Amino acid sequence: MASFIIKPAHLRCVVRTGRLMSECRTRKTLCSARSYATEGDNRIPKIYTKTGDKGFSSTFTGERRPKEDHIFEALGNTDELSSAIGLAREFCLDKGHTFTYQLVKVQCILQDVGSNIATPRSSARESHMTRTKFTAQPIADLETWIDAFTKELPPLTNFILPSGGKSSAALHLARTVCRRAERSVAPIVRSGEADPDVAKFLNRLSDYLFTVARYAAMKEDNEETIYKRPE
Ligand SMILES: Nc1ncnc2c1ncn2[C@@H]1O[C@H](COP(=O)(O)OP(=O)(O)OP(=O)(O)O)[C@@H](O)[C@H]1O
Repeated sequence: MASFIIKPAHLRCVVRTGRLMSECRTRKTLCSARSYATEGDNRIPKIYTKTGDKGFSSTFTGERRPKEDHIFEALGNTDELSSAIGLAREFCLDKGHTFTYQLVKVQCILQDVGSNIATPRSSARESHMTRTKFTAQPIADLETWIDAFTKELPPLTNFILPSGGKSSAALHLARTVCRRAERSVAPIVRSGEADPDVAKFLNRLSDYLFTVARYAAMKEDNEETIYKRPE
C-alpha cells in the first residue's frame, strides 16, 4: 500500500501495509470532516486542521492532552530521531555504504514506535492495541547487525569522540537523539502506558548507531578522534 506524507513535522500521516500510524493522523487525513484546499474531484487535503493551535493535541485513542505531555515529548523525540537518521543516511549513501537499507528499516520501525507511544494503554481499546502492537523482532535484528559489525571493528581501547567523517559524525548525532528519545519513553513505559519492547528497542538502537558510526569511519579510512585529557 502506498505511503504518503501529510505533514513535514511531528509524526507523519503514513498509511502502510494497512496499519495506520496514529488515529489522530488518520482522522485528520481520512475523515470526511477535514477541510480541503479546493472542492471537486482534485481536492487536496489541507495539511493543517488548526485543532492544535491552543497547545493541545490528540493521542491515537482520541484523548486530548497538552502538547507538553510526556506522550508528545516522546513522539517529538522519535520523529527527530528518524530525521537525524535520514540525514545520516544521505551522507552514508554518498559514500556508498552497504548498511543504508538498515537505516531505512530502522526509520520504519520508529514509525511503529510512535504508534505504540501514541496509544496510551489506559485509554486504548482492544482494536487500538492490536493495530499498534510492537514486536520484539526489531530488537533481535539490531543485535544481529551490531554483532556482525563488531566482528569487523578493532576493539575499543579508548574513549572516542563523535568524529570520523560526515557519515560517522551524523550517526553519532543520531545516537544522542536516540538516547534522548529513550529517556523520554522511560516514564511512559514505567507507568505501563507503552510496550517495554519500545524502550528496549531504543536502548539497543543507540548501541547500533554507535557501532555503525565506527564502522562507517573505518570503511571510509577516517580516523576517529580519541579522547585525551587536556594538559
Ligand atoms: N509539538 C508536537 N510534538 C510532537 N508530537 C505532536 C506535536 N503536536 C502534535 N503532535 C502529535 O502528532 C500528530 C500530528 O501533528 P499535528 O501537527 O497534525 O497535530 P495538531 O497540532 O494537533 O494539529 P494541527 O497542526 O492541524 O493544528 C498529532 O495528532 C499528535 O499526536
